[in-house]
Amino acid sequence: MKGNVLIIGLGLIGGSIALAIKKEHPEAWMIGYDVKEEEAELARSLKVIDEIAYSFEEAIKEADLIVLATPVMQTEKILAEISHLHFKENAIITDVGSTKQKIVEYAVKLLKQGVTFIGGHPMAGSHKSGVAAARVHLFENAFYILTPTEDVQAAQVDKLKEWLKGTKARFVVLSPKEHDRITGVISHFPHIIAASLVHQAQRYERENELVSQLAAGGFRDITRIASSNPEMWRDILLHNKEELLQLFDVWLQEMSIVRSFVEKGNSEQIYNYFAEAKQFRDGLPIRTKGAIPSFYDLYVDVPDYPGVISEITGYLAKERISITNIRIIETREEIYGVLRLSFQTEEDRTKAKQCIETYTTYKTYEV
Ligand SMILES: NC(=O)c1ccc[n+]([C@@H]2O[C@H](COP(=O)([O-])OP(=O)(O)OC[C@H]3O[C@@H](n4cnc5c(N)ncnc54)[C@H](O)[C@@H]3O)[C@@H](O)[C@H]2O)c1
Ligand SMILES: O=C(O)C(=O)C[C@]1(C(=O)O)C=C[C@@H](O)C=C1
Repeated sequence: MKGNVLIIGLGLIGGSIALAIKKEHPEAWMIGYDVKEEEAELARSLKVIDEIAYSFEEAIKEADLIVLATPVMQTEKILAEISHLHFKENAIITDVGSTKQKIVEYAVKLLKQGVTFIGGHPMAGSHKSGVAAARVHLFENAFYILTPTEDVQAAQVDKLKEWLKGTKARFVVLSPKEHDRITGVISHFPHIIAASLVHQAQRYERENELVSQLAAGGFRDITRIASSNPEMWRDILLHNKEELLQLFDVWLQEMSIVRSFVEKGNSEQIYNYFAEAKQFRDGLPIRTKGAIPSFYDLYVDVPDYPGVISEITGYLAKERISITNIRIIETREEIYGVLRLSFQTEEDRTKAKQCIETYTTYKTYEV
């Protein structure tokens, strides 16, 4: 498809959506707006967008597709800000927010007749934020929830799916209420639990500093999502308050039931509690690709002398290999330090490894 696509919010999701659209529709012109100008600049340098919009009012007039990819309270605010603007004929507005009821209510109320708004929510992501974490394959094989209201023509829903074809996601249509209930159970509430487990560990750490040092795979697995963006999750909890209050009540009942198993020392009930959970968890569909975007990291053992970083980045620049992040890991006792280089793709990391091993004798490690 040809046309102008405006992404408002150039972070993990907005960036990944932009990459997926451009991959499928190379003739589309990707325009990006972000309140953080540096994020927009990074998006352009990473070729996630073709052009930066420094104010979305102008870009909206020419946009065929507008994707709102901001925290959900900001999405509401933007909908209010754009409701009086003029849109291109047959333009489609969609969002990617993790909640739907409030956003769709807002959109329907605000947008004048004739402008199509279709709520959207890709059920894939990461605890990471920012356009540097954006990946073209992020949504592959994931479910992509759409919540069109009844007045939206089927042809417009099909057109949005065509725009989003490059996500390789599986589209499913839900009502905003169904969406918020389901995602409350499998996403929003689990994020609260993850954060609560970290708070609990933090409290016990005051008693014994070994708590965080001994935290192993189990704790790290279940609390990975506690590293997610606090602004995003604040907004989600505020938006999905009613569903979450019900889930708190159910959870408290659940905890008192498990507590009673333990208090009674009822081994059969305890065993069955874990066995039934294992059976359900093992039965969850496995997603083959598009998993959590991880930086493709390369570690380089470098001698600890001034200029070593520019030496390494100079070689990479010479070979036109772009990095998304560079970090110095605390220097070990001996003379060597470790540079951690992050790349957009596995291919870039491989090229960088070959480049560094060609120009230097520094050891490199892929992780
Ligand atoms: N992170 C996930 O796993 C995930 C998955 C699915 C959906 N979502 C939803 O996607 C949306 C974006 O999340 P993300 O993970 O990409 O967050 P992010 O923090 O990576 O990106 C959000 C971007 O929006 C920008 N922004 C904030 N307010 C803005 C405004 N008023 N105007 C323009 N830009 C603004 C921020 O500067 C940031 O660059 C959220 O609504 C979230 O609920 C997130
Ligand atoms: O993969 C992760 O880290 C996520 O938390 C992604 C996740 C989730 O699984 O809850 C988070 C928010 C979204 O709205 C959709 C997906």
